[in-house]
Amino acid sequence: MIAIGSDHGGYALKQEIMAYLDKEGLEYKDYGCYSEASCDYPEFGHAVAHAVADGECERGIIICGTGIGISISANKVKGIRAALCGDCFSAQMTREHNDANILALGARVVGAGLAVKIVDTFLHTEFSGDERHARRIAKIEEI
Ligand SMILES: O=C(CO)[C@H](O)[C@H](O)[C@H](O)COP(=O)(O)O
Repeated sequence: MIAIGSDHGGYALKQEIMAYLDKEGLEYKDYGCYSEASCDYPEFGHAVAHAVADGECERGIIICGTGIGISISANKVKGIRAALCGDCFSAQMTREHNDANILALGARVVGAGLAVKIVDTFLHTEFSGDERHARRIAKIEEI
């Protein structure tokens, strides 16, 4: 199960991402927002982060205008490694090296076509499991 959430700035892109998830037959839960009415990104970053940290969902996708505010919010939750990605290489690396559990996107930064490819890369790339990466992630967890 994938947790997905956005503020108003990410609402339209979230609809495109959910259409992609539907097409791929991937299950998700939408943690809001539910319209383009102005709202506050920390609420939705927090809701998705908790769903992942608590084990309700394996991965998360969060979207705001830039992806910055919502990723800052999600990364406040213990156990969350939310990565803001604007390209497929970063999405691949953050899975292989950082074992990122949440992908953040900026709807005012990337178009829907690229965003879907970034999501696809993030969801289909596994953590490498290399000792050096595991050691560094463990150091993040200690902070
Ligand atoms: O947190 C952000 C900036 O890093 C997001 O882009 C928000 O979506 C943005 O701040 C919302 O701005 P708005 O003027 O209230 O639409």
